[in-house]
Amino acid sequence: MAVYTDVDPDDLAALVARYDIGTLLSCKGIAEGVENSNFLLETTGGRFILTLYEKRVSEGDLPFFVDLLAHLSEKHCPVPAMIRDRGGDAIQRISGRAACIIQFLSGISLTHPSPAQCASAGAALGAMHRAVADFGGTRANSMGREHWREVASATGNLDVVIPGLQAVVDAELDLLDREWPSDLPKHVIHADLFPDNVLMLGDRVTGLIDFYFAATDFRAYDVAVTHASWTFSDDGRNCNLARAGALMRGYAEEICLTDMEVAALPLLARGAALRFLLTRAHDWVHTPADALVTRKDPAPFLARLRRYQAEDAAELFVGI
Ligand SMILES: Nc1ncnc2c1ncn2[C@@H]1O[C@H](COP(=O)(O)OP(=O)(O)OP(=O)(O)O)[C@@H](O)[C@H]1O
Ligand SMILES: N[C@@H](CCO)C(=O)O
Repeated sequence: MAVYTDVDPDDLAALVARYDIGTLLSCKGIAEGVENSNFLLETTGGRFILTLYEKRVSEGDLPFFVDLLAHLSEKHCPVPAMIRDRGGDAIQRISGRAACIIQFLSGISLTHPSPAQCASAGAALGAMHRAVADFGGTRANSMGREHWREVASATGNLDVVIPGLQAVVDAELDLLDREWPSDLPKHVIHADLFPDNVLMLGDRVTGLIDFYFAATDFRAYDVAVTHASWTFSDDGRNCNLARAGALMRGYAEEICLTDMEVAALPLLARGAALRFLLTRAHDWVHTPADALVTRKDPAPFLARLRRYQAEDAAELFVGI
């Protein structure tokens, strides 16, 4: 359960009183997620999400996220609004953390999406990419390739997490330094569009959430992150070609990737697998013992990395 920081009931009631969202009825910690502390608020005005920003979100970036969500909402992407208080402020402080009250969206996050649901997720990602085309904000990718060595070093000896992991990561970091592309189309991307960050009802996407890694980077890297998180078996060993093909087809309904982007997808997916392998390994070692959080297993992302390293990896990105 991702609650790193508790909220005092009186402070919370005072925070809610700044808004036109009714009076507080209840507040419950939310089980999912690993990055931030999230609570479901019920007020006489309805349901809301309260997010307290933790380790990987800097307060200075919050105005960028507020603007990005407002832009995407104007373009009819199904993203939650960060609600403003009566004074017009969306960014607050509580329990020593920056915090926002966010619109609650209906829908369910899937654990085992069908091909049709993968196609919808791919199309929603593509529609989001079209919608950001005229967004003026930029943000350097704090979890982008240039930062993966820091995450690896901050973890300590990776062999403690998985025997033999240090050598695999060192070799992969060297290869990605040499071969990472420099001139693919770039704009603001989500960068973490896992199934738990997409809300769905049936095959319909009702919400894209958790934009706190959104940053300016290759749009094809966003496709690679989404591919890595939507199309594999739980242990990361097998890519489901029906899901993968549907995801790529859904995306292609909105965006036609260039030949250079398509050719780069296996390498970008190696990067995506490494990014989540590293952050999960880091958190495996460094999550505070008293935090109410279920750590995520790094091993399935090592398995994905191995699959993307295979010579036939390009076949995993063919739309059907
Ligand atoms: N706007 C929303 N509407 C409905 N539910 C939401 C909303 N925002 C968050 N949630 C719920 O809270 C959970 C955790 O939110 P979120 O994914 O933002 O947390 P996180 O700690 O940043 O997670 P992650 O580990 O994916 O980075 C989601 O899986 C979802 O169940
Ligand atoms: N979506 C990520 C957490 C955000 O870094 C994961 O599942 O590892």
